[in-house]
Amino acid sequence: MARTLYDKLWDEHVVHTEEDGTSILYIDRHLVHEVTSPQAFEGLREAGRKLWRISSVVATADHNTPTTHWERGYDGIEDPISKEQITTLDSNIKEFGAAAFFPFLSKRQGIVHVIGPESGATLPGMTVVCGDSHTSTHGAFGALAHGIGTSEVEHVMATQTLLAKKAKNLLVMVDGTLAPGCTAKDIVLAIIGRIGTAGGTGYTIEFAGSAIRDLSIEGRMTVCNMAIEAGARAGLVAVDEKTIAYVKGRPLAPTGVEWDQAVEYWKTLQSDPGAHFDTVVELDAAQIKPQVTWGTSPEMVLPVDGRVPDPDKEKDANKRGAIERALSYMGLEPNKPMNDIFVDKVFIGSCTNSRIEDMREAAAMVKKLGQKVAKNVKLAMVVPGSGQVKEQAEREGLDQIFKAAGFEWREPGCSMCLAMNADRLEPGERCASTSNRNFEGRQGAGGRTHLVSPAMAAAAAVHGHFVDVRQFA
Ligand SMILES: CC(C)[C@H](C(=O)O)[C@@H](O)C(=O)O
Ligand code: SF4
Repeated sequence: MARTLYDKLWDEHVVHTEEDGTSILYIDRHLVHEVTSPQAFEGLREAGRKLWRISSVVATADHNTPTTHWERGYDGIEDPISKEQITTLDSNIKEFGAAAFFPFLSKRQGIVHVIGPESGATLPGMTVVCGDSHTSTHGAFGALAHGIGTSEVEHVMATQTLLAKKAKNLLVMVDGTLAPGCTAKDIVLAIIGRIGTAGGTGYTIEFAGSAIRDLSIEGRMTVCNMAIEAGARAGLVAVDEKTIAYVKGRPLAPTGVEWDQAVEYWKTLQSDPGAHFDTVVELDAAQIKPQVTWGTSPEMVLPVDGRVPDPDKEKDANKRGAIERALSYMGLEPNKPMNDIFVDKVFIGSCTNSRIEDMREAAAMVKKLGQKVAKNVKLAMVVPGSGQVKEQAEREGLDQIFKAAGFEWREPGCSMCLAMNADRLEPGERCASTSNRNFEGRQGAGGRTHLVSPAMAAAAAVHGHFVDVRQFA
């Protein structure tokens, strides 16, 4: 029978299925960060257990790490809770072990979803879990990647398995060619704008079509990263030559005969022709414009040439109420052109958009505009996703472009994606952000987040307000 990519990955890893569909899935890769692992390690310790398979664990500290003053070492972590989470991870890994650990201050530290693929810890065909919702990112490699909760983290540590029920198959087909200036971020925001934040609930989404195939692996990661914001627990892209080329030579990737065998298998990781999808959604890439969110959910998104919605034009009372609440929180007037929204801060980073291509995209825009950060922008910061990305960007001189224009060039980490470290918005501040969530308070209590692509964020920094980057492409 013809199977989808998801069906294949599921079948390959399912160990046992109960009558009600509850299944036990074998887990190949367990990515660990400091926020969701302390209680899990504690649970193991209390039960006198070890890690079932140490070689499956790859760990890093990212959410709580500061992005300035690394020369001060651990003393530079001002918040005591952040410091404790980071040092607890250090001691847990020392006690329990790991295949690889990239601790705070190490050259290869970074956001878990950046360092996984970068180190070759994420490989096609794997089941990948992490106590983090954006684990869906790794589906870009044709891997079945789920975000899990802390109790599940402990379960995986102790048994190398996860209890799960099979989801339905959703195919999101994006065909056609993107307009110059439009990117993977615009694709995924447009998808969420179309299907909503619950559109993928109960599904695993496979992203396919010529526009997805045309994306780089990094772009595919950006798309899969936000599958969770569309309600799906996992997003997938089929394996192709680009996937295999990306993985080749990475530190944890197989070599020699094992490499050849792996590639043989990876080449089978596509949906079969005629495989059944429960739902299919189609988008024309040529119609996608640069996207900007205006509200407090990623589905509250519009093209940059649009206007802020007018609740009076909404007939559905629930939707009208949601628009009114969002506009009041966001401090926006109905019908205001998106282009006229001025920002106080700009954040280029996060596991959605902090890889080398994102850095290049933002730097290219800054260079093209040839001006400094606008006066009304109090802070424009660029936060590479990992130490490796930072080094590479510096080798290419991207940091110089940013600094010369007045951007701050920071150390890697989650940074202002969420207010768990020193980087945050003050109440009422408005931010153009390349991250993935714009919920109330996400970047700091009272902060107002507009999600955009790296090019759009860079252009907003220079102009002081949103501008349509297609005019500069
Ligand atoms: C802290 C962590 C558990 C959380 C997640 O699960 O995604 C964070 O990474 C986020 O983006 O909100
Ligand atoms: S960068 Fe943001 S979305 Fe990604 S793992 Fe960190 S906090 Fe979560």
